[in-house]
Amino acid sequence: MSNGAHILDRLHATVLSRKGADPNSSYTAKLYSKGSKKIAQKVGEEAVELAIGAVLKDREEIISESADLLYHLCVLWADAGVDPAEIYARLADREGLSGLAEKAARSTK
Ligand SMILES: N=c1c2ncn([C@@H]3O[C@H](COP(=O)(O)OP(=O)(O)OP(=O)(O)O)[C@@H](O)[C@H]3O)c2ncn1[C@@H]1O[C@H](COP(=O)(O)O)[C@@H](O)[C@H]1O
Repeated sequence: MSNGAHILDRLHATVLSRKGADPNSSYTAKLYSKGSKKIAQKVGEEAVELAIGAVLKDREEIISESADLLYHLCVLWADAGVDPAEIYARLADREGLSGLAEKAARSTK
């Protein structure tokens, strides 16, 4: 059920809460127990599966693999001690940059 927070923030909070949990009762805890390299490998695998879905123009696969990738990204961020807010802030900075680029392009016309 939605609590008003963005789905990625809720997912990040859930995967953070799995730190130290029993690997037999939580897939996320099992991933943490396998270590950072395994988590990075899963992100890579899911990205490749998404890319294949895109090449095949398989819409359902794109949606499903995107969800898998975002979940594994949340686990990678949690494992690395990165908060999604830091990613949002970087994207927001780039919005500003792209605005500047547009203005610069307009001023040279
Ligand atoms: N969103 C997800 C999610 N997306 C994908 N997956 C799991 O990711 C795995 C990906 O499948 P793969 O076939 O690639 O992996 P695998 O072969 O099982 O694993 P490996 O042997 O490669 O490690 C599946 O087991 C999926 O169940 C997820 N597992 C958990 N979540 C979320 O995380 C929350 C906490 O989950 P638990 O940690 O299991 O309590 C859940 O409530 C969900 O909201």
